[in-house]
Amino acid sequence: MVRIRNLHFGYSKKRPLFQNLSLTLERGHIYGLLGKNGAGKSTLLKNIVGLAFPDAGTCEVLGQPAARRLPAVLADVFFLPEEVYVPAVTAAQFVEHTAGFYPRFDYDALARYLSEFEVPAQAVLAALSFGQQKKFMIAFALAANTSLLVLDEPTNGLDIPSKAQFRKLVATALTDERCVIVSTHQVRDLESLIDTVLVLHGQRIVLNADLGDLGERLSFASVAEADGTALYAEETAVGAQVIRPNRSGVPGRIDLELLFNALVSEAPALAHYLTQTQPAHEPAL
Ligand SMILES: Nc1ncnc2c1ncn2[C@@H]1O[C@H](COP(=O)(O)OP(=O)(O)OP(=O)(O)O)[C@@H](O)[C@H]1O
Repeated sequence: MVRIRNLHFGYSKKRPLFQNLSLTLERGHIYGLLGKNGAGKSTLLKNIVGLAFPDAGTCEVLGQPAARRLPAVLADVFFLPEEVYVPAVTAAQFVEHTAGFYPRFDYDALARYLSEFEVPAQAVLAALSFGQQKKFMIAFALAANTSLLVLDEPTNGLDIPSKAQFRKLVATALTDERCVIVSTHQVRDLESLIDTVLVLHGQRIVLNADLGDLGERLSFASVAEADGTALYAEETAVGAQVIRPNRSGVPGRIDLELLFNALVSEAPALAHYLTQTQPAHEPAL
């Protein structure tokens, strides 16, 4: 679906954002793209949808270079940017003018999503609140039914119930044929939604891992005091949160926030452990 090899990209030559970045994304998965502010999440997504062009290396979507923006590829890719723009037309008019670009657009699904999000279908879009505009565009993006759906910080601007609805709708819209990428710097928003976590840090993807695999390899716990078994520890007011090798044989739940903090602080013990135990398709830490 998405195949990036040795991507180099920078807005200026002096400050490269990506160096030798490689990444493969497949159908049937919901990927969570995590990175600190300014790590380049939006820029990576723009390379994937052909709105930014590699300085070197390749970025292919559906077997074609993304930068060529072939109509057949664009009809099968939907990109929802962080800042949504909606014109001063009603939802029905917007759908009438835009849905035709997406051959598999699902009108019934759109009606269901709008009803779930409680977006008034007759209102002029530009007159809706920012959160309502965002919900309309998320519903439209899901209904477009494209093979690749790229959502940049979709939960920004959503209230707490809407974030839960968002997770439910994305989960129900996933099929074996679709690939969904969701970026965020609010790690908790993606818990119980994504099946694969991507971490962008230091100009490359430092983790591309199935959450189930990670749950088999790592365990997360709150303890009174971290000991030598911890691959990473974070002190709290009442003790410490630790990541340890999972020796129980029972897959545990992943604390995405703690894992993310560990990866971006480049915890050497965790990096070493994951490098030793991770499947061959994942990038080295
Ligand atoms: N059009 C542009 N021209 C020049 N620099 C840019 C442009 N867009 C982004 N940048 C810079 O590239 C870097 C990465 O920006 P990007 O928006 O991709 O990061 P991000 O990980 O999505 O951040 P955030 O979590 O804050 O949204 C930042 O330093 C930003 O200032």
